[in-house]
Amino acid sequence: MATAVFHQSIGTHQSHGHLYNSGMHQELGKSSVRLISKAFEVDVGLSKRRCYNSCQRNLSVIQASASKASVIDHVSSPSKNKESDSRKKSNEAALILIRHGESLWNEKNLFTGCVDVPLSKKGVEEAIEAGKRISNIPVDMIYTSALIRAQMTAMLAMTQHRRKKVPVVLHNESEQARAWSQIFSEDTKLQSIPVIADWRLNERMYGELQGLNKQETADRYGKEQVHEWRRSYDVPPPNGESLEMCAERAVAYFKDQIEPQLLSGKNIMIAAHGNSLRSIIMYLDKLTSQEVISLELSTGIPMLYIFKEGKFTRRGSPAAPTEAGVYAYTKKLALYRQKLDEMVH
Ligand SMILES: O=C(O)[C@@H](CO)OP(=O)(O)O
Repeated sequence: MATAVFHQSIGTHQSHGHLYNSGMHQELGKSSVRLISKAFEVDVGLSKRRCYNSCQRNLSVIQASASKASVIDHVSSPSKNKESDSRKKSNEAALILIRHGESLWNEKNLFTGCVDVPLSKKGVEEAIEAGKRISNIPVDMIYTSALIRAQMTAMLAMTQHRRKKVPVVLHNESEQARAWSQIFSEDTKLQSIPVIADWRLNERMYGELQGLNKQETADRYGKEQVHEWRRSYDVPPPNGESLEMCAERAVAYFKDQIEPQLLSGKNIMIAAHGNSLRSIIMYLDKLTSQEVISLELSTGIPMLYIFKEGKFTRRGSPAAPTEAGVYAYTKKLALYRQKLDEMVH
Protein backbone atom coordinates (compact mmCIF):
# COMPACT_ATOMS: atom_id res chain seq x y z
CA MET A 1 0.00 0.00 0.00
CA ALA A 2 1.32 3.44 -0.89
CA THR A 3 2.03 5.58 2.12
CA ALA A 4 4.18 8.36 0.73
CA VAL A 5 1.62 10.89 -0.35
CA PHE A 6 2.84 14.34 -0.15
CA HIS A 7 6.39 14.94 -1.25
CA GLN A 8 7.68 18.35 -0.67
CA SER A 9 11.31 19.29 -0.85
CA ILE A 10 11.61 22.98 -0.62
CA GLY A 11 13.69 25.32 -2.71
CA THR A 12 15.55 22.77 -4.81
CA HIS A 13 14.37 23.80 -8.22
CA GLN A 14 15.81 26.69 -10.21
CA SER A 15 13.41 28.41 -12.55
CA HIS A 16 14.77 28.95 -16.04
CA GLY A 17 12.88 32.14 -16.63
CA HIS A 18 12.28 32.00 -20.40
CA LEU A 19 9.03 31.68 -22.27
CA TYR A 20 8.36 29.40 -25.21
CA ASN A 21 8.96 30.99 -28.59
CA SER A 22 6.11 31.49 -31.00
CA GLY A 23 7.52 29.17 -33.70
CA MET A 24 7.50 26.27 -31.30
CA HIS A 25 4.14 27.39 -30.12
CA GLN A 26 2.65 26.97 -33.60
CA GLU A 27 4.33 23.65 -34.09
CA LEU A 28 3.01 22.41 -30.76
CA GLY A 29 -0.42 23.67 -31.71
CA LYS A 30 -0.68 21.43 -34.78
CA SER A 31 0.57 18.28 -33.20
CA SER A 32 -1.48 18.60 -30.06
CA VAL A 33 -4.66 19.20 -32.04
CA ARG A 34 -4.08 15.94 -33.91
CA LEU A 35 -3.31 14.04 -30.76
CA ILE A 36 -6.17 15.48 -28.82
CA SER A 37 -8.76 14.52 -31.40
CA LYS A 38 -7.27 11.05 -31.76
CA ALA A 39 -7.25 10.46 -28.03
CA PHE A 40 -10.79 11.73 -27.74
CA GLU A 41 -12.05 9.28 -30.35
CA VAL A 42 -10.37 6.42 -28.62
CA ASP A 43 -10.87 7.26 -24.97
CA VAL A 44 -13.48 9.77 -24.34
CA GLY A 45 -15.83 10.12 -27.27
CA LEU A 46 -16.15 13.89 -26.91
CA SER A 47 -15.28 16.26 -29.69
CA LYS A 48 -12.06 18.20 -29.38
CA ARG A 49 -13.94 21.34 -30.25
CA ARG A 50 -16.31 20.94 -27.31
CA CYS A 51 -13.47 20.60 -24.85
CA TYR A 52 -11.45 23.35 -26.44
CA ASN A 53 -14.41 25.74 -26.39
CA SER A 54 -15.19 25.03 -22.79
CA CYS A 55 -11.54 25.43 -21.77
CA GLN A 56 -11.30 28.68 -23.70
CA ARG A 57 -14.53 29.91 -22.15
CA ASN A 58 -13.24 29.16 -18.71
CA LEU A 59 -9.89 30.70 -19.50
CA SER A 60 -11.49 33.97 -20.63
CA VAL A 61 -13.57 34.07 -17.46
CA ILE A 62 -10.38 33.50 -15.49
CA GLN A 63 -8.57 36.23 -17.38
CA ALA A 64 -11.48 38.64 -17.01
CA SER A 65 -11.90 38.05 -13.32
CA ALA A 66 -8.27 37.47 -12.38
CA SER A 67 -7.27 39.62 -9.49
CA LYS A 68 -3.79 41.06 -9.72
CA ALA A 69 -2.96 40.03 -6.15
CA SER A 70 -1.01 36.82 -5.76
CA VAL A 71 -2.09 33.96 -3.51
CA ILE A 72 0.60 34.87 -1.05
CA ASP A 73 -0.61 38.48 -0.92
CA HIS A 74 -4.04 37.21 0.01
CA VAL A 75 -2.61 35.18 2.84
CA SER A 76 -0.78 38.05 4.47
CA SER A 77 -3.02 40.98 3.58
CA PRO A 78 -3.59 43.23 6.64
CA SER A 79 -7.07 44.15 5.37
CA LYS A 80 -8.12 40.64 6.33
CA ASN A 81 -8.09 41.49 10.03
CA LYS A 82 -11.84 41.28 10.52
CA GLU A 83 -11.97 37.97 8.71
CA SER A 84 -9.16 36.57 10.82
CA ASP A 85 -10.89 37.69 14.04
CA SER A 86 -13.96 35.64 13.19
CA ARG A 87 -11.69 32.81 12.04
CA LYS A 88 -10.21 32.67 15.53
CA LYS A 89 -13.61 31.97 17.01
CA SER A 90 -14.33 29.21 14.52
CA ASN A 91 -15.22 25.64 15.39
CA GLU A 92 -12.89 22.85 14.51
CA ALA A 93 -13.55 21.30 11.13
CA ALA A 94 -11.93 18.58 9.04
CA LEU A 95 -10.86 19.29 5.48
CA ILE A 96 -10.04 16.36 3.21
CA LEU A 97 -8.32 17.06 -0.09
CA ILE A 98 -8.15 14.31 -2.62
CA ARG A 99 -6.66 14.29 -6.08
CA HIS A 100 -8.75 12.08 -8.38
CA GLY A 101 -7.67 8.48 -8.95
CA GLU A 102 -5.51 7.68 -11.96
CA SER A 103 -7.21 8.64 -15.24
CA LEU A 104 -6.81 6.99 -18.63
CA TRP A 105 -4.57 9.84 -19.70
CA ASN A 106 -2.47 9.65 -16.51
CA GLU A 107 -2.01 5.99 -17.38
CA LYS A 108 -0.83 6.94 -20.87
CA ASN A 109 1.32 9.80 -19.55
CA LEU A 110 -0.57 12.45 -21.55
CA PHE A 111 -1.05 16.09 -20.57
CA THR A 112 -4.69 16.22 -19.49
CA GLY A 113 -5.55 19.65 -18.11
CA CYS A 114 -9.24 20.47 -18.44
CA VAL A 115 -10.05 17.63 -20.84
CA ASP A 116 -12.73 15.37 -19.34
CA VAL A 117 -11.11 11.93 -19.14
CA PRO A 118 -12.45 8.94 -17.18
CA LEU A 119 -10.74 7.06 -14.38
CA SER A 120 -8.69 4.02 -15.32
CA LYS A 121 -9.38 0.70 -13.61
CA LYS A 122 -6.52 1.49 -11.23
CA GLY A 123 -8.06 4.94 -10.64
CA VAL A 124 -11.36 3.35 -9.59
CA GLU A 125 -9.49 1.10 -7.17
CA GLU A 126 -7.53 4.06 -5.80
CA ALA A 127 -10.77 5.97 -5.17
CA ILE A 128 -12.23 3.04 -3.25
CA GLU A 129 -9.03 2.63 -1.25
CA ALA A 130 -9.11 6.37 -0.50
CA GLY A 131 -12.66 5.94 0.77
CA LYS A 132 -11.50 3.30 3.23
CA ARG A 133 -8.86 5.64 4.55
CA ILE A 134 -11.35 8.42 5.29
CA SER A 135 -14.22 6.17 6.32
CA ASN A 136 -14.05 7.39 9.94
CA ILE A 137 -13.67 11.10 9.19
CA PRO A 138 -16.83 13.20 9.12
CA VAL A 139 -17.90 14.65 5.77
CA ASP A 140 -20.74 17.20 5.71
CA MET A 141 -20.21 18.67 2.26
CA ILE A 142 -18.36 17.64 -0.88
CA TYR A 143 -16.87 20.01 -3.42
CA THR A 144 -15.64 18.64 -6.73
CA SER A 145 -14.48 20.05 -10.02
CA ALA A 146 -16.76 19.92 -13.02
CA LEU A 147 -14.75 16.98 -14.40
CA ILE A 148 -16.02 13.44 -14.14
CA ARG A 149 -12.77 11.88 -12.84
CA ALA A 150 -12.93 14.07 -9.71
CA GLN A 151 -16.66 13.53 -9.22
CA MET A 152 -16.33 9.76 -9.60
CA THR A 153 -13.44 9.72 -7.14
CA ALA A 154 -15.57 11.49 -4.54
CA MET A 155 -18.59 9.23 -5.10
CA LEU A 156 -16.57 6.01 -5.10
CA ALA A 157 -14.75 7.07 -1.95
CA MET A 158 -18.05 7.79 -0.20
CA THR A 159 -19.29 4.26 -0.89
CA GLN A 160 -16.79 3.19 1.78
CA HIS A 161 -17.78 5.70 4.43
CA ARG A 162 -19.09 4.17 7.64
CA ARG A 163 -21.73 6.85 8.18
CA LYS A 164 -23.48 5.78 4.93
CA LYS A 165 -24.88 9.19 4.08
CA VAL A 166 -25.96 9.62 0.46
CA PRO A 167 -24.23 12.32 -1.61
CA VAL A 168 -26.80 14.51 -3.37
CA VAL A 169 -25.78 16.89 -6.15
CA LEU A 170 -26.76 20.51 -5.51
CA HIS A 171 -27.29 22.41 -8.72
CA ASN A 172 -26.15 25.97 -8.40
CA GLU A 173 -26.23 26.95 -12.06
CA SER A 174 -29.55 28.80 -11.93
CA GLU A 175 -32.33 29.77 -9.55
CA GLN A 176 -34.48 27.00 -10.97
CA ALA A 177 -31.73 24.39 -10.70
CA ARG A 178 -31.14 25.38 -7.09
CA ALA A 179 -34.84 25.00 -6.32
CA TRP A 180 -35.13 21.67 -8.10
CA SER A 181 -32.17 20.14 -6.26
CA GLN A 182 -33.17 21.41 -2.82
CA ILE A 183 -33.84 18.97 -0.01
CA PHE A 184 -36.65 19.97 2.34
CA SER A 185 -36.99 17.19 4.89
CA GLU A 186 -34.76 17.56 7.94
CA ASP A 187 -34.42 13.77 8.17
CA THR A 188 -33.26 13.55 4.57
CA LYS A 189 -30.82 16.41 5.14
CA LEU A 190 -29.27 14.46 7.99
CA GLN A 191 -28.92 11.43 5.76
CA SER A 192 -27.42 13.22 2.77
CA ILE A 193 -24.26 15.09 1.83
CA PRO A 194 -24.60 18.07 -0.51
CA VAL A 195 -22.23 17.83 -3.47
CA ILE A 196 -21.24 21.00 -5.29
CA ALA A 197 -19.38 20.78 -8.59
CA ASP A 198 -17.62 23.86 -9.86
CA TRP A 199 -15.27 24.40 -12.82
CA ARG A 200 -13.07 26.68 -10.72
CA LEU A 201 -11.70 23.52 -9.09
CA ASN A 202 -10.87 22.05 -12.51
CA GLU A 203 -7.36 21.05 -13.46
CA ARG A 204 -5.37 23.92 -14.88
CA MET A 205 -5.78 24.34 -18.59
CA TYR A 206 -2.67 22.91 -20.25
CA GLY A 207 -3.33 24.68 -23.55
CA GLU A 208 -1.57 23.21 -26.53
CA LEU A 209 0.06 20.53 -24.45
CA GLN A 210 -3.27 18.80 -23.75
CA GLY A 211 -3.27 15.36 -25.36
CA LEU A 212 0.51 15.27 -25.88
CA ASN A 213 2.68 12.59 -24.33
CA LYS A 214 4.78 14.08 -21.51
CA GLN A 215 7.89 12.04 -22.31
CA GLU A 216 7.71 12.76 -26.06
CA THR A 217 7.21 16.47 -25.33
CA ALA A 218 10.29 16.43 -23.07
CA ASP A 219 12.32 14.60 -25.76
CA ARG A 220 11.28 17.19 -28.28
CA TYR A 221 11.46 20.46 -26.37
CA GLY A 222 13.88 19.53 -23.60
CA LYS A 223 13.36 18.26 -20.11
CA GLU A 224 13.94 21.67 -18.56
CA GLN A 225 11.43 23.45 -20.75
CA VAL A 226 8.78 20.85 -20.02
CA HIS A 227 9.55 20.97 -16.31
CA GLU A 228 9.11 24.71 -16.43
CA TRP A 229 5.73 24.36 -18.15
CA ARG A 230 4.65 21.73 -15.64
CA ARG A 231 5.97 23.07 -12.39
CA SER A 232 6.94 26.74 -12.51
CA TYR A 233 4.58 29.07 -10.73
CA ASP A 234 4.07 31.83 -13.25
CA VAL A 235 5.10 30.49 -16.66
CA PRO A 236 2.02 29.26 -18.55
CA PRO A 237 2.29 26.41 -21.05
CA PRO A 238 1.50 27.58 -24.61
CA ASN A 239 -2.05 28.99 -24.55
CA GLY A 240 -2.73 27.50 -21.14
CA GLU A 241 -2.85 28.53 -17.51
CA SER A 242 0.16 28.91 -15.24
CA LEU A 243 -0.23 27.64 -11.68
CA GLU A 244 -0.63 31.28 -10.70
CA MET A 245 -3.60 31.68 -13.06
CA CYS A 246 -5.09 28.45 -11.78
CA ALA A 247 -4.66 29.68 -8.20
CA GLU A 248 -6.47 32.90 -9.02
CA ARG A 249 -9.70 31.02 -9.60
CA ALA A 250 -9.24 27.89 -7.44
CA VAL A 251 -8.00 29.71 -4.32
CA ALA A 252 -10.57 32.48 -4.78
CA TYR A 253 -13.27 29.80 -4.94
CA PHE A 254 -11.88 28.12 -1.85
CA LYS A 255 -11.85 31.39 0.08
CA ASP A 256 -15.27 32.60 -1.07
CA GLN A 257 -17.24 29.35 -0.99
CA ILE A 258 -15.47 26.70 1.03
CA GLU A 259 -13.75 28.54 3.85
CA PRO A 260 -17.01 30.04 5.19
CA GLN A 261 -18.40 26.51 5.47
CA LEU A 262 -15.33 25.39 7.40
CA LEU A 263 -15.68 28.44 9.61
CA SER A 264 -19.19 27.36 10.50
CA GLY A 265 -17.84 23.95 11.52
CA LYS A 266 -18.75 21.94 8.40
CA ASN A 267 -16.42 19.07 7.57
CA ILE A 268 -15.52 19.23 3.91
CA MET A 269 -14.08 16.96 1.26
CA ILE A 270 -12.66 18.47 -1.93
CA ALA A 271 -12.05 16.12 -4.85
CA ALA A 272 -10.05 17.90 -7.51
CA HIS A 273 -6.80 17.78 -9.47
CA GLY A 274 -3.02 17.85 -9.18
CA ASN A 275 -2.59 21.52 -9.94
CA SER A 276 -5.84 23.01 -8.62
CA LEU A 277 -5.06 21.27 -5.31
CA ARG A 278 -1.42 22.35 -5.41
CA SER A 279 -2.61 25.94 -5.59
CA ILE A 280 -5.02 25.41 -2.67
CA ILE A 281 -2.30 23.71 -0.61
CA MET A 282 -0.03 26.63 -1.39
CA TYR A 283 -2.61 28.84 0.29
CA LEU A 284 -3.26 26.49 3.23
CA ASP A 285 0.41 25.85 3.96
CA LYS A 286 1.51 29.40 3.05
CA LEU A 287 4.04 28.10 0.56
CA THR A 288 6.03 30.53 -1.54
CA SER A 289 6.08 30.39 -5.32
CA GLN A 290 9.48 28.69 -5.05
CA GLU A 291 8.32 26.13 -2.52
CA VAL A 292 5.27 25.06 -4.50
CA ILE A 293 7.49 24.02 -7.42
CA SER A 294 8.51 20.85 -5.60
CA LEU A 295 5.04 19.97 -4.34
CA GLU A 296 3.78 16.78 -5.98
CA LEU A 297 0.48 15.06 -5.23
CA SER A 298 -0.24 11.38 -5.80
CA THR A 299 -3.51 10.26 -7.34
CA GLY A 300 -6.22 8.99 -5.01
CA ILE A 301 -4.52 9.69 -1.69
CA PRO A 302 -6.59 11.75 0.74
CA MET A 303 -4.86 14.48 2.72
CA LEU A 304 -6.35 15.66 5.97
CA TYR A 305 -6.26 19.18 7.37
CA ILE A 306 -7.78 20.44 10.59
CA PHE A 307 -9.15 23.96 10.53
CA LYS A 308 -9.20 25.52 13.98
CA GLU A 309 -8.85 29.03 15.35
CA GLY A 310 -8.12 30.44 11.95
CA LYS A 311 -5.34 27.97 11.19
CA PHE A 312 -5.06 25.05 8.81
CA THR A 313 -2.94 22.24 10.17
CA ARG A 314 -1.94 19.36 7.93
CA ARG A 315 -2.46 16.04 9.65
CA GLY A 316 -0.90 13.81 7.07
CA SER A 317 -2.89 11.04 5.54
CA PRO A 318 -4.52 8.13 7.31
CA ALA A 319 -2.65 5.06 6.15
CA ALA A 320 -5.57 2.71 6.67
CA PRO A 321 -9.09 2.77 8.10
CA THR A 322 -7.81 1.19 11.27
CA GLU A 323 -4.84 3.51 11.60
CA ALA A 324 -5.23 4.98 15.09
CA GLY A 325 -2.83 7.88 14.65
CA VAL A 326 -4.96 10.15 12.58
CA TYR A 327 -7.95 9.99 14.89
CA ALA A 328 -5.88 10.69 17.96
CA TYR A 329 -5.06 14.11 16.59
CA THR A 330 -8.21 15.79 17.75
CA LYS A 331 -10.75 14.99 20.40
CA LYS A 332 -13.58 15.79 18.02
CA LEU A 333 -12.46 13.27 15.39
CA ALA A 334 -11.95 10.62 18.07
CA LEU A 335 -15.47 11.23 19.37
CA TYR A 336 -16.92 10.97 15.89
CA ARG A 337 -15.19 7.68 15.39
CA GLN A 338 -16.45 6.43 18.73
CA LYS A 339 -20.01 7.29 17.67
CA LEU A 340 -19.55 5.32 14.46
CA ASP A 341 -18.34 2.33 16.51
CA GLU A 342 -21.41 2.60 18.72
CA MET A 343 -23.72 2.68 15.70
CA VAL A 344 -22.30 -0.64 14.55
CA HIS A 345 -22.40 -2.45 17.90
O1 LIG B 1 -1.65 16.36 -17.18
C1 LIG B 1 -2.15 17.07 -16.28
O2 LIG B 1 -3.20 17.70 -16.41
C2 LIG B 1 -1.43 17.21 -14.95
C3 LIG B 1 -2.01 16.31 -13.93
O3 LIG B 1 -2.17 15.00 -14.36
O4 LIG B 1 -0.09 16.88 -15.17
P1 LIG B 1 1.16 17.49 -14.41
O5 LIG B 1 1.39 16.62 -13.23
O6 LIG B 1 2.23 17.40 -15.41
O7 LIG B 1 0.87 18.91 -14.06
